[in-house]
Amino acid sequence: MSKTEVVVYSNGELLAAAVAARLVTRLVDVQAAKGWASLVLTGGGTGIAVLRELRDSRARDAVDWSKLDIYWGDERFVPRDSDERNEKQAREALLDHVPLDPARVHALEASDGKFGDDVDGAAAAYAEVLARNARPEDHFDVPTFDITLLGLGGEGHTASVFPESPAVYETERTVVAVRNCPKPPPTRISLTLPALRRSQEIWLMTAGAEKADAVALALAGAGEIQIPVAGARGQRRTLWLLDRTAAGKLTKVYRPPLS
Ligand SMILES: O=C1O[C@H](COP(=O)(O)O)[C@@H](O)[C@H](O)[C@H]1O
Repeated sequence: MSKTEVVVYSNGELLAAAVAARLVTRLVDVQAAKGWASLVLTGGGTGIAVLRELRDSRARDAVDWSKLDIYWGDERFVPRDSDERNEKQAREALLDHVPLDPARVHALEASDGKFGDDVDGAAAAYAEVLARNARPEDHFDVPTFDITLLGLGGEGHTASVFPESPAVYETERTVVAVRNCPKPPPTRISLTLPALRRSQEIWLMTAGAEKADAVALALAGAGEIQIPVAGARGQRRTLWLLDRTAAGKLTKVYRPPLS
C-alpha cells in the first residue's frame, strides 16, 4: 500500500537543507538493509540545491558513495559541456565531490555523444541501460529504484513529461525522446510515468508560489494527462517536500513549518 505524505518548510533554503539531511538518513538506512542503494536525480532549482546542500554537509560521509547507483529521471538533450545539462549541474553540485563508483553513474547521452542529434536513439539507449540494470526480482525492464527525486513545473510537468504531450500518453516505453517542450531547451529525454512508478519512494520537491496551483491540483487528485506530476507515485511512498509558498493553495493543513 503506497502512502502519500506532505511536509512543508518555511522557505526554499530550509527545504533544500532538510531534504539533503533526509536523503542521507534514507540512503544510510537502505544501504544498511541491503548493502547498496539506488537514487534517481532530477534537474531544476530545488533538485540541484539539494545536491549542493548534501555536498556541504558533514553527514554526507555517512553514505557509502561507492555502493550507490545513480540514474536521472530526465535530461536536456544538449552538448555534454552545456550548463543546461542536468548531469553537468549535478556533477558540479555533488557528484564530482564524493567517491562514487563511475560504473554505477548512469548518465543519459548528450547531443554531441555517440548518437549525435538522434534523440530517439539516445532515448532507446537509456532504456537499454535501465533494462540491463534491472534484476530478475524487479519483474520489469527498469530497476526498482530506492528513491526518485523529482521537481515539477508550474504547469504540472515532472521529469520532462509535459501536460498533454506524447510522453504522458506513453504506456509501453520506459524512456522517450521529448520534442517541442514548452520549457527550454526544447529537446529532452525522459523516463515515462510507468518507469518512474517503479521507484519504492518518490520525493517531489519544489519551492515557489508559481508551483502552488500544480501542487494543489495534483494533491486534489487531478489526472496525469493534464497534470503529469499527479501520476508520479512511489510503490511504497510518495513524499511531497514543499516550501510554504508552493504549499500555499493546499486546503488541508499539513505539518506546519518549524520556523
Ligand atoms: O527542466 C526541468 O525542470 C523541472 C523543474 O525545475 P524547477 O527549476 O522549476 O524546479 C525539473 O524537474 C526537470 O528535471 C528539469 O529538466
